[in-house]
Amino acid sequence: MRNHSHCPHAWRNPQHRGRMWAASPAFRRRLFLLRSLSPCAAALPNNTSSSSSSPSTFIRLNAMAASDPVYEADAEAVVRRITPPLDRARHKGQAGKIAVIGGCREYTGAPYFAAISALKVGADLSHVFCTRDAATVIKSYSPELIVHPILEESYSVSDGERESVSSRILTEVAKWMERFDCIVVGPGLGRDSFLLDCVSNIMRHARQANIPTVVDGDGLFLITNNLSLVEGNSLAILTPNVYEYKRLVQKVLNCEVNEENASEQLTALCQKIGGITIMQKGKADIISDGKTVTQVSTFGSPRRCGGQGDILSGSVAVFASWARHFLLTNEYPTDKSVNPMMLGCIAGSLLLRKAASHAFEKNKRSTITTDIIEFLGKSLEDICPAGH
Ligand SMILES: NC(=O)C1=CN([C@@H]2O[C@H](COP(=O)(O)OP(=O)(O)OC[C@H]3O[C@@H](n4cnc5c(N)ncnc54)[C@H](O)[C@@H]3O)[C@@H](O)[C@H]2O)[C@@H](O)CC1
Ligand SMILES: Nc1ncnc2c1ncn2[C@@H]1O[C@H](COP(=O)(O)OP(=O)(O)OP(=O)(O)O)[C@@H](O)[C@H]1O
Ligand SMILES: [Mg+2]
Repeated sequence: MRNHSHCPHAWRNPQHRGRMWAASPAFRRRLFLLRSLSPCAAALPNNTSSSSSSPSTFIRLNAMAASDPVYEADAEAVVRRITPPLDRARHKGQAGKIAVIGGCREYTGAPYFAAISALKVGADLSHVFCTRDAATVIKSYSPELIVHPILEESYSVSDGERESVSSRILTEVAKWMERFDCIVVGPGLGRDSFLLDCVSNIMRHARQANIPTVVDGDGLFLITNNLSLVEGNSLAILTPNVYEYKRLVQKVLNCEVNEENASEQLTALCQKIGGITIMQKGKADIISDGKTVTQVSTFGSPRRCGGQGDILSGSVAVFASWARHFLLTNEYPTDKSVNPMMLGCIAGSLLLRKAASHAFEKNKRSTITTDIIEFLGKSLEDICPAGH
């Protein structure tokens, strides 16, 4: 019998659905969980996964971390499952509308990398909300991005103007907010105190509107000093690098990073903040929502050029919104045990790593972030062909 999991969009194809989804809804949910996230899967015999698309089991124990076991997610299965088909009946916007809040005098690359990656992964529209200084520069990198030059730094606003400027900025972003499927807060945002106050208001607004929010770069600096911005928000994803993670652990857990018990500490961090998903970036990307821990350790590239985290945040934003949509429209509406934010992290991590690997193969030591972005399309195509 043909193995339907090789068909990238089998879950959308009614012909395949009958056979693929022959079991009860409860069983299907469980199978989906086992395949993509749950540690318990390691204990199951291989034939439990009737339509396995990976060579052995979907989840395998990371032998390197046996004292604190972290289970590898079957990230390819997750990507295949949540990526929507390129249906001819769809209209612009249905594959996702993403906004990046970032870009200031110093940094224009980071918001560009995040926003263009969102488009290259498959979102239909990608916006950037940045300072006036950054806007023209970002627009000049690409005509594809919709750039809003609305943020202000302290140097451009007098003390007397602050309140009115702050409320104008919020009104401007709020006009757009409901249209976004996910926002990314932080790439190249800078650390100006007035600007961060305005962005705090934007984050509160996004939360009220139930918009998933990826927090990265200087957004992590902001929330580390103001945890209430994300506390209890199940639609928040934090993507700290090694230094950002260290600051978060020191602030929240009041201790140092413990590499021996990485997954335990990450779980504790998620639980302490409450409700959120964290992807701790590094040699392996470890992902937790305080209930489950998994990792993606597919080898990417030995080059550590700046900007790879920005690609990741833009990609995670797209996959998280696809995962959310997938769960809402495919018989999982009340199943709280599958966390779309975690699925988004798993998929984004794998895709970045695959693209980095292709870029390194081609460019070796000269590999830069732009080279990696060029391989996002091929990397997704290899896992999940677009068809015709
Ligand atoms: N082309 C661009 O415009 C880029 C801009 N970026 C932005 O730059 C801003 C700052 O991000 P960074 O990742 O540089 O963050 P940090 O400003 O925290 O770190 C800067 C660098 O300082 C060093 N460092 C920081 N904390 C340290 C510690 N405790 N011990 C030892 N060394 C430490 C590390 O080398 C680190 O990469 C963010 O907004 C980010 O999005 C980056 O995304 C990279 C690319
Ligand atoms: N030591 C490593 N080995 C393999 N991959 C790594 C390693 N460190 C990071 N990565 C990969 O690079 C991605 C970006 O992580 P990194 O720590 O460089 O983020 P960052 O510092 O926020 O990047 P940026 O420069 O964009 O701000 C991670 O998702 C991970 O997949
Ligand atoms: Mg970063």
